[in-house]
Amino acid sequence: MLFEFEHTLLSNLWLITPKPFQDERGLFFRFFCKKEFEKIGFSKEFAQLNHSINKLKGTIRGMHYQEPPFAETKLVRCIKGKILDVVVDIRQNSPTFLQHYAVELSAENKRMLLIPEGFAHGFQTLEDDTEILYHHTNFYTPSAERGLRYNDLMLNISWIMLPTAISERDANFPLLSKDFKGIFIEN
Ligand SMILES: Cc1cn([C@H]2C[C@H](O)[C@@H](COP(=O)(O)OP(=O)(O)O[C@H]3O[C@@H](C)C(=O)[C@@H](O)[C@H]3O)O2)c(=O)[nH]c1=O
Repeated sequence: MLFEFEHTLLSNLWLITPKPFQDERGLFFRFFCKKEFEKIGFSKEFAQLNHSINKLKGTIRGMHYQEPPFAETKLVRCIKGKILDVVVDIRQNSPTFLQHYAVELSAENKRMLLIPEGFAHGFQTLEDDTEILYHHTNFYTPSAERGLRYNDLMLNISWIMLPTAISERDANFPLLSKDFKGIFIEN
């Protein structure tokens, strides 16, 4: 096995650790492999690969998602520094609706999160100069972009520290209302 696939408590959310090959030059490992990922039922194509650079420890970005038909799966990996990566299940009728999952991803532990459609995603950097790569299965579509407030009490996310940097938009996403039903994702 070139990857270790761990299914989390939220359905279709996978924590993935590549198995590195090591020699005197250093390491080699795969970020993605279509054949290997098909073993866990992932067979979509990626449409975009994005790179995020964050100067300050404590930076928060999130919690973002795109509405159908632009919902997307994301494969997230930290390539420099360390983050607390957080996702919230907003799939309509999901048994784990509004539950979240948080995990430390770092350049050192090489872990990745495969986040299915129907999740909001965000992270907090735990070191200065932290960089993240994302694969996305859909194109960035600003008209379909939505967000949850990172500190919404209904989400109850334990961030490591108060944000040291956050965008105006992320700090002001509306709080969830009681009749938020999530988004409908076809299986
Ligand atoms: C996400 C994105 C942004 N942009 C532009 C829009 C804007 O001018 C600038 C910065 O965008 P944002 O402020 O949305 O960047 P950012 O807050 O880093 O957005 C990212 O946050 C994390 C948590 C995610 O999960 C990602 O999918 C993405 O939503 O880059 C693109 O051109 N393509 C893209 O795919």
